[in-house]
Amino acid sequence: MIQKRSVAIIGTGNVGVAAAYALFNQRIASEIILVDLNRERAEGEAMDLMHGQLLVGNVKVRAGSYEDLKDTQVVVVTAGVGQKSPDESRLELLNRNAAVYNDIISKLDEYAPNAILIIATNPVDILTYVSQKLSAREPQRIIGTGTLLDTARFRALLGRYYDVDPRSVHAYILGEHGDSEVPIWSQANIGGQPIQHNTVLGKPYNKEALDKLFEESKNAAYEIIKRKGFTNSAIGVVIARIVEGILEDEKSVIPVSAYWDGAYGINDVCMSLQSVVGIEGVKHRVLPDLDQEEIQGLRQSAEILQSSLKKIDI
Ligand SMILES: NC(=O)C1=CN([C@@H]2O[C@H](COP(=O)(O)OP(=O)(O)OC[C@H]3O[C@@H](n4cnc5c(N)ncnc54)[C@H](O)[C@@H]3O)[C@@H](O)[C@H]2O)C=CC1
Ligand SMILES: CC(=O)C(=O)O
Repeated sequence: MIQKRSVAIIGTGNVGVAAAYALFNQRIASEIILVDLNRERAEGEAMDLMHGQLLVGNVKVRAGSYEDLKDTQVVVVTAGVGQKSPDESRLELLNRNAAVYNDIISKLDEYAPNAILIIATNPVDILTYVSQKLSAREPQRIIGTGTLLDTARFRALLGRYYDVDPRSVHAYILGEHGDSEVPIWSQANIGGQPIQHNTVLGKPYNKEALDKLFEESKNAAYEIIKRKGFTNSAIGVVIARIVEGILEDEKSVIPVSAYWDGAYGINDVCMSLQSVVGIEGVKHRVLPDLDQEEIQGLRQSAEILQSSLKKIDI
């Protein structure tokens, strides 16, 4: 018998719905349960998606409550507030969203104790850490979406610059999903050819142009929020990709936020590093030879996140 692939989404606002749509459209889940404080909204979104079933296939979407989550393998948490303007940073959302998480994580421990949690609410690294502290499940089973979104933006821009498929660009952004994130230039390559100090696909190395691309990807959320008020489409596919890696037990290497236990001398924080993602969550992390500036950047990300963490009671 084919096993049911059940995914729940807590918070069916802009991000939750984009994630549901990506999961539905790509048929990554066979059942999607939408949970929101605003039950009517969750019901409306479920109805709307179900009307696409004829064209997508047999994926069941329904509104539900925590009591419905006992067979759910993955729970995605997108509940909480987002940045209301380009002047607000992700870290400024912390107090409001930490309070929301207190309630949600205890309910998930009660009703879905075996599910893997994917945290997307901002500030995502801090809420991943908070969730790991609040929950009884093993920390490796609580994963933040982290810098997969930033990495996707970075590769899209690099792909456009070099006029090559972004999937052939191998470049990561690590550390905080936020203003201190770190581009890993020392490892960045296209089809195996390092970007740093090389002419690649006819383009000579141009540090200034590449630094600008990184700044553009780092500031992408602010630019999108300035125009449409929120971001949701790309994070929707990012969430679907992580869910797929888990449900298929792919063991794909994905930059997600997970617990740091000594890598590059960094301890007791959650932020992104290339991680092996499968049915047990994040079991292993990859530790490439980074240069000193990159390691310093990661340490700075960790300090920023840790000092924000000190401001809340968990
Ligand atoms: N990790 C990432 O890369 C990204 C994260 N985000 C973050 O995702 C979060 C959600 O953003 P949006 O969807 O735009 O916000 P939204 O305001 O559209 O939706 C939030 C939803 O959460 C629900 N909610 C609030 N408290 C709840 C609770 N206790 N239980 C169940 N549902 C609850 C609300 O009713 C609402 O429907 C924000 O923190 C935003 O910053 C947004 C984009 C990318
Ligand atoms: C809002 C957010 O975190 C992003 O789009 O990167």
